[in-house]
Amino acid sequence: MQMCDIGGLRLNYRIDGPEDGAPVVFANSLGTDLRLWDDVVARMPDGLRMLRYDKRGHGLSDCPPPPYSMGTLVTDAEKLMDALGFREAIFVGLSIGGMIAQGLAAKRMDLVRAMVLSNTAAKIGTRDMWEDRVAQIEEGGIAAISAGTMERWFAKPFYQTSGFPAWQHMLERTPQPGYIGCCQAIAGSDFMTPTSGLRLPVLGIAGSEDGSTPPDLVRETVDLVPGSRLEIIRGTGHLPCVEKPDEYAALLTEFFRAQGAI
Ligand SMILES: O=C(O)CC1=CCC(=O)O1
Repeated sequence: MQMCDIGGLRLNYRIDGPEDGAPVVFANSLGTDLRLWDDVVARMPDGLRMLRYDKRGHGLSDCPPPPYSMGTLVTDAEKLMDALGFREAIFVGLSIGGMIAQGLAAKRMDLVRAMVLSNTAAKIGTRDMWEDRVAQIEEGGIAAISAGTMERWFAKPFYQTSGFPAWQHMLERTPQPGYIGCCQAIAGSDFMTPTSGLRLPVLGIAGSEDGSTPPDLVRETVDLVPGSRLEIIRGTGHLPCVEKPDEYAALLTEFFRAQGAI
């Protein structure tokens, strides 16, 4: 783990792989930290320089008071990549991380040469839905949304695994201001128009049982970019990189190979 000061805000990040490896960036979802990618990074082939980070208000990164805007989250990723010398990367974004990917690709084509849009969409939920979620948290803390979130994150069989409690704990220990700030950023975001204008290789990944961004929603966004492709990982929810890391890493590896990154 290392900290990068991007101008008054410290972001926690980690880089795996050789300095001369092909650059890859992973951006995780609401209520998770960079450990979301542990099992996938461990399965990726040699020759990749893989950066992952905790977005503001999450993990070990600083947690300024909310609200946050999506533009700010995109700028954080941009500043981090500039500071660490990541250019022309393949950007893998899951959920809100996939929204950051879309915003960054539209803003800085020099930073993003291909994208994996995993369990995400140009627009996730409605403003009312996010306002309701924030109100629930303000009243009862993140614990108040924990059970419902687990139902969206995971397919039923995962509940029986020894790994399950740690993921629920990761959600519940997310700083409340950071979680709320990111809800507000998602509530105000719609990438339909900017994403339709993107021309770069895109792989979409969806989970068949995803209760937050079901496959048809992911498909609608992925289809905005000509030549893109969607893969559905059966028997997984919103976090297929956790539930089926072998399948997830195999999809990334195949896509990275097609881009000449490995
Ligand atoms: O909590 C959820 O519903 C899942 C989710 C939506 C956006 C995100 O990043 O995670």
